[in-house]
Amino acid sequence: MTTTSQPSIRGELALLTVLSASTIYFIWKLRRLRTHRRLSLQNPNPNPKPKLLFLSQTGTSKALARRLFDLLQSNGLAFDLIDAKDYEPEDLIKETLVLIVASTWEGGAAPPNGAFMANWLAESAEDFRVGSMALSRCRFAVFGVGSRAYGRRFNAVGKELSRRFRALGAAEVLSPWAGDVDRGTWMRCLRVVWEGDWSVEGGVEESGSEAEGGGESEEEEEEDGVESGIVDLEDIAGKASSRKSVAVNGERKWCMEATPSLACANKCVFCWRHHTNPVGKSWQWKMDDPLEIVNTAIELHTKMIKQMKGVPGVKEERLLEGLSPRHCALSLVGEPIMYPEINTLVDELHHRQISTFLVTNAQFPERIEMLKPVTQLYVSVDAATKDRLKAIDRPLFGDFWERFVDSLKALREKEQRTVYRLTLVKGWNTEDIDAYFKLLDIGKPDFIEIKGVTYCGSSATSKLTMENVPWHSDVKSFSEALAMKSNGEYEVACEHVHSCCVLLAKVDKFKIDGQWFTWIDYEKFHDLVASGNPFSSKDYASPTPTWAVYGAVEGGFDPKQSRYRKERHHRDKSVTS
Ligand SMILES: Cc1cc2nc3c(=O)[nH]c(=O)nc-3n(C[C@H](O)[C@H](O)[C@H](O)COP(=O)(O)O)c2cc1C
Ligand code: SF4
Repeated sequence: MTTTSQPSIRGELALLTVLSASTIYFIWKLRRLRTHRRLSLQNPNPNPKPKLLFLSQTGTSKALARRLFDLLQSNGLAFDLIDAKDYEPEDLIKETLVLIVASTWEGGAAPPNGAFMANWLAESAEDFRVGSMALSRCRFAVFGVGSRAYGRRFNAVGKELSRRFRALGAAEVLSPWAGDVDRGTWMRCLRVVWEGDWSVEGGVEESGSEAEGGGESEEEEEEDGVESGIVDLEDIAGKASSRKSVAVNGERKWCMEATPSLACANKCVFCWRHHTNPVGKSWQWKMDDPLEIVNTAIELHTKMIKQMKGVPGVKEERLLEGLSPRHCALSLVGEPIMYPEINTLVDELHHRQISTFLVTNAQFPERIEMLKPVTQLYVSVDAATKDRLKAIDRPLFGDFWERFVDSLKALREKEQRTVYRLTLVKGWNTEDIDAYFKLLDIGKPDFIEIKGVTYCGSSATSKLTMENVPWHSDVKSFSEALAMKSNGEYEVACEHVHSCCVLLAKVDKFKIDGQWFTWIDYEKFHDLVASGNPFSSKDYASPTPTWAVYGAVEGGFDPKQSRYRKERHHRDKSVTS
């Protein structure tokens, strides 16, 4: 008896707790509702001063709101410019006019300074007791700031705010504006008419490229004319796009640094993308035009090559080769795949018979999907498990692991050469062979390039020491263990001892009658691209020279080349002191 009655008493207590909690909640809501009603329907003094609110994390929307504020003010329109975190959302009930500039962040969420307001709106709009007339005296417009690269979450917050305001009875005076930081179209063609009231001049749609038909043409805008009292926000656009580069630069350095560096004159397949790379230096442009990127890159590259003339150990014929670069590493800094015109850039390079090696950090699966064939597509696989990836990459996205896995899935669909790029850091990611093997199964890459981390010194952001740098023998042991785990699907194919680097290749594609075909036939690749027909990585594979095959005595060095050793003339300290 006791054993059955005790749980039932506990159950009743639990039920009582739930009931009283919901009763308290209900009463609280009811009071809130009454307050709303009272404020909404009886408040004789609505707030006549328009508000300009910004929801911003890294300052883009804040800067835009500031410019808008200045512009309005210079046209005699006095607004209160307010950070959303300093605004009490319940006061919206009193507002007559509200403009909002809001960015969208991770998972389609509002930036932290606007989270409370966004929640309040969502809760109130969904609470039938608050009523659909709560904001009935409020007119509003929302300007979203986001990036189309986030797919269906593009400007989710701006759209959501607009929906919530409408659900609460506010009148939207302009369609929600979806600005795209990657296109710089921002608030183009937006006009706001002030005649003591708001109305809309011209259609304001989602922004986008003209190719997509977003926005009006400049000529059409001119036709509308700017009458007194009309606030033409178009000139914000120019300032906004330059601001964009600063803001974007500040956080992840996307587009501005999603620019290529032309690889050196040799035909090296791999490209190390850290800042110590002496040859593959990256260049930055304010301009995102792909043609200009290619032209400038070639120009700077050849200039640099010319400066090498006369440097001890640099051969004349290699210099000449370098003057007509044949390979381009789209990597080094930032995330080239995020560059909006990446496909045009790739086309331009291929058109000039320059092959393309693109490295991505596996956070933008949809960008991998839309990418045209490149000569070789790498994804950085910095760790094999969610926890370790978080520790090593310190990703910005909350759903970084899902993005990572989806990127590997997207890679699997690619027909051209695909590579997992593993950088081994002793004590961080050198175990987990099983977990790495699971990842192989997702993306089925053609190759796995395994390399020991290069020590670049310790700093506030990097606590690595020489202890974390694996020896070539460590890289070999790891590679062999991974190949073994794959049960014959992959084998260790090549190594480059000096670079502490080993290559695993897919046996069924690249080992034909016992001979490895891990090299690239570049001419064939360009012919295949030019043909316009589908092709696969096997179609431009070329035989691996014996000296590059795993275990060769040359250790990956071309015996025709000789290493130049710089003579060092150290002064004898005993003489000087
Ligand atoms: C981690 C991260 C997540 C983002 N998520 C989205 C998103 O889901 N949708 C979107 O449209 N833009 C997204 N963006 C782009 C931002 O909205 C964009 O960087 C904007 O300029 C930020 O404006 P703010 O500085 O005013 O906050 C994201 C940016 C980052 C860095
Ligand atoms: S491919 Fe990149 S890292 Fe390799 S040699 Fe050329 S520039 Fe240097």
